[in-house]
Amino acid sequence: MNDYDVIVIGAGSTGENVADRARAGGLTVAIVEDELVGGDCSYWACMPSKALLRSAAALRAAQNVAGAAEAVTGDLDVSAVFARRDRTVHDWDDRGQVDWVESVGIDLVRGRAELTGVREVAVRDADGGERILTARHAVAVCTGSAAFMPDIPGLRDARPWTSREATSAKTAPSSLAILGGGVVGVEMATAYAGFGTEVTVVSRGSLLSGQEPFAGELVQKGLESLGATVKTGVQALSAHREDDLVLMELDDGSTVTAEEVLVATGRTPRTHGIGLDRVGLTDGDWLQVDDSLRVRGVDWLYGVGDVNHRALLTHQGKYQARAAGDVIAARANGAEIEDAAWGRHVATADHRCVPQVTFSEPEVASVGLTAAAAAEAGLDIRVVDYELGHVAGSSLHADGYHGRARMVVDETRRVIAGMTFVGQDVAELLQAATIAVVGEVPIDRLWHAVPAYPTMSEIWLRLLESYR
Ligand SMILES: Cc1cc2nc3c(=O)[nH]c(=O)nc-3n(C[C@H](O)[C@H](O)[C@H](O)COP(=O)(O)OP(=O)(O)OC[C@H]3O[C@@H](n4cnc5c(N)ncnc54)[C@H](O)[C@@H]3O)c2cc1C
Ligand SMILES: NC(=O)c1ccc[n+]([C@@H]2O[C@H](COP(=O)([O-])OP(=O)(O)OC[C@H]3O[C@@H](n4cnc5c(N)ncnc54)[C@H](O)[C@@H]3O)[C@@H](O)[C@H]2O)c1
Repeated sequence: MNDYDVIVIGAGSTGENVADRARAGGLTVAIVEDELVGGDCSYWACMPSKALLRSAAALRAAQNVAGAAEAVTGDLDVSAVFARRDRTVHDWDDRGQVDWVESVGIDLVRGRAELTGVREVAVRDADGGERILTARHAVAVCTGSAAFMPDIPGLRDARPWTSREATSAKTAPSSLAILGGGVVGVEMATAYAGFGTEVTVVSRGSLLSGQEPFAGELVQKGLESLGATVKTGVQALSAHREDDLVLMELDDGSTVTAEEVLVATGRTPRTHGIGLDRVGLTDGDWLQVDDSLRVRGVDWLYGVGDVNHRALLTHQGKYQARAAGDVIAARANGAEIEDAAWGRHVATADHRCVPQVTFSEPEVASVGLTAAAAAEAGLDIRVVDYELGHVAGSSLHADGYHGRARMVVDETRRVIAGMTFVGQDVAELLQAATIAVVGEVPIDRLWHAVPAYPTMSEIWLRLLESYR
């Protein structure tokens, strides 16, 4: 069969969910994948990176509690961590995800897809065979993003790691230079410093520059406490490999020398050579979409997940995918379209309600707008900060707990516009904040959401008391 209602290009976490929703809406669906079903998140991003981070975080957590600390006196078993990572990614075998695709009645087509015309896709397989697929209703491009490589003289020839090599390495190098102080940079610095690798982070700005400034400051201290060197406000001028070492020359006159260099300087869309130019778009661009994830100017084409550059996160891509799959089915079936803000067919939360956890040392969990972003958006805000370590639950959670929380209140509407927590194990505090931000829960009603004693969630009470 070559004629479907919907063709999904890319079977990452996003593409799988678009296909699932369109299929649940009664449509026939083909999904095309030229690597592993499950995509980056399962095999080269979220899952392996968190597997590399988790064991050392668990060990540090035990070391932070007297009584437990005395019981854990050994070092991290680094080879066991890599083995656990291998199990987490199923040894890069996608059989389980293929089984799921087949079980829900989606046709998997292996090969590289390219748009060849209106609702037409050519798929070339590894043996050079070609198959032409047509879609009656829609094509969804879910091809994700790849590591961006800055144009620094000598860098490419120095055979740098990208996040792929960092998450799939079989052993830890003795030294690692990391270019970029964003999320990938600080997470991989945390992981490899935990393995005993001599880590140097080179960041042209402060760490985690899109977050509240105190997040980057606390993470810098955390990385230094793990033995990493952090250089901020520094640019790389050139790089080259000499024997088994990479040398990176910096604009402060210094040179960083390491066994490997990881380039963690953001992402570029995987849209080269997928035929965008044949449908009136520009090859290699991020896809510009409306809130129903439909590509602007092409009414049968959708761009979902990283490829649309709205929020490069798995959970946000899957959220978009649920809206996109449902709206594709609704449009095909002539059903009512719910595309007003917060309707089921639009990804409204992408704009000002995106949650994210950075699994660094310490963790950073945030949702919504930072104080700076809210002020820039013209909101009348009030900022409330509180030391997380002063909450009874935190002091029990770990000895000497130190962290910080910030609540950004939209004073006009008296709702929370943004929330940031930085500290050990703050990840699970985030969903309550996301509900408050998305639900636009009035501050006065939040007062009645009483956190249990003695949990870290009492940070909510402290922030609200400070606000009052
Ligand atoms: C190191 C790292 C850690 C991360 N950790 C987290 C995290 O903890 N939490 C989080 O929310 N996000 C995390 N992210 C971001 C997350 O990985 C991405 O947002 C997510 O994977 C994007 O999903 P996607 O489906 O849009 O793209 P992808 O997962 O990249 O899927 C795209 C798929 O399309 C396929 N494809 C591409 N072109 C074609 C073609 N022409 N034909 C056929 N198939 C094609 C690819 O092979 C791929 O399988 C991390 C990213 C990195 C780099
Ligand atoms: N836990 C998570 O949720 C998680 C983990 C990893 C990655 N991600 C996602 O993956 C995406 C990619 O992460 P990332 O860290 O690569 O990107 P990023 O945008 O978070 O950080 C990139 C950093 O590189 C710097 N940079 C860019 N060009 C540079 C240059 N020429 N020289 C020096 N520095 C340069 C930027 O200033 C920035 O600090 C992010 O959007 C992130 O949301 C999420």
